[in-house]
Amino acid sequence: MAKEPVRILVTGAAGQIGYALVPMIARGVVLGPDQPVILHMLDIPPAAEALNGVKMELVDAAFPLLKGVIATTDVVEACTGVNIAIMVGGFPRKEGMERKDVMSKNVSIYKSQASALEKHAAANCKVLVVANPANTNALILKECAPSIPEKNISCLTRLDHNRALGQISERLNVPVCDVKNVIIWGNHSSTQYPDVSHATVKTPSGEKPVPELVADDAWLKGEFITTVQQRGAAIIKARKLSSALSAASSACDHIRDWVLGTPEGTWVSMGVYSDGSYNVPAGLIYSFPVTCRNGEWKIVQGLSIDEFSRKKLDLTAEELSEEKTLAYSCLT
Ligand SMILES: NC(=O)c1ccc[n+]([C@@H]2O[C@H](COP(=O)([O-])OP(=O)(O)OC[C@H]3O[C@@H](n4cnc5c(N)ncnc54)[C@H](O)[C@@H]3O)[C@@H](O)[C@H]2O)c1
Ligand SMILES: O=C(O)C[C@H](O)C(=O)O
Repeated sequence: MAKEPVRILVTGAAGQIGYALVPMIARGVVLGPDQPVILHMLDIPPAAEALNGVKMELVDAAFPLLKGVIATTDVVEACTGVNIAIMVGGFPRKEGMERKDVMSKNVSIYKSQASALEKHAAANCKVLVVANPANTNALILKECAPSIPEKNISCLTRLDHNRALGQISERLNVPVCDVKNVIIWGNHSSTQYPDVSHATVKTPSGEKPVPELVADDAWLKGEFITTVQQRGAAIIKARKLSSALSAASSACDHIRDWVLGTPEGTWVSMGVYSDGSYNVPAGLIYSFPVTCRNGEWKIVQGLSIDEFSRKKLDLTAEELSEEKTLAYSCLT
């Protein structure tokens, strides 16, 4: 029997990540080749015409799995009945703006979208925040939608995770699919800590630790980390636009693994509500290694954290605490 369609909301759908993301969803990249979807696309009135153009293209592409498209500037219509919400829309920093000004704009957007989701989304709707500052936008959404369980709210650090896999794959000249269990700790910002202490590579003689194969501690603790931390800025410098295809693809990976589960023996990085694991302050949206089963994530426990890593985990937590204070000051 054919499956019921799943309703997926993409906010900021007329933007560049939206344009890369919606065809991936419509093609079954997120939920599989037998799962019909209905796309809900939200943007703001100045982008309404462009949004309608995206809808026209979705119709023109005749995706067999796509059972409907709603393109709207009305947040209630956009949120009604959605099972998954991918929040890409937000206010970008403009010339002459202070950090606080950008935060204040995004706090007000995420506050109103949180209440629309709380009132109108399907029960158990899963939310992924992509728009920057992603961790703190997700935290505001959580604060302003108290009836959405915290286990259903996350932010995207899978792009950073995939970037780390890509760097190791290039360095060792191995297929990226043979590298696993890197970790992104903390904020989706340049204080994030890409950690390969527990990462492995599949070799003909079994799985081998990444640090042993790379055999260059200075590179792993230096250039590797800064390359991943600064990759977003490097893409902006090269493209004069921020990452879009890799962000969209990683958002698909995030939702797919969350809903369908992570492979046995593999973890991924997700920004989730901290419960105090690894002595990360509770109450931050912080990126942790997680495994997913039956639609729920669980923080991987018991990994050893050496002194070098401890400092990096704390540094990015401090930045998130400062962002949280700033965001809360905009709320009141
Ligand atoms: N977490 C990550 O890994 C990651 C990676 C790349 C980009 N990003 C962030 O994702 C966001 C989107 O990037 P982009 O390149 O698609 O930007 P973009 O400017 O091309 O698109 C953003 C879209 O959001 C819309 N928008 C603005 N306010 C809105 C609102 N209140 N409701 C709905 N839509 C609204 C805009 O009209 C625009 O169409 C940015 O904040 C960017 O910094 C995050
Ligand atoms: O938009 C940015 O500042 C960069 C983006 O978050 C990215 O990681 O590519």
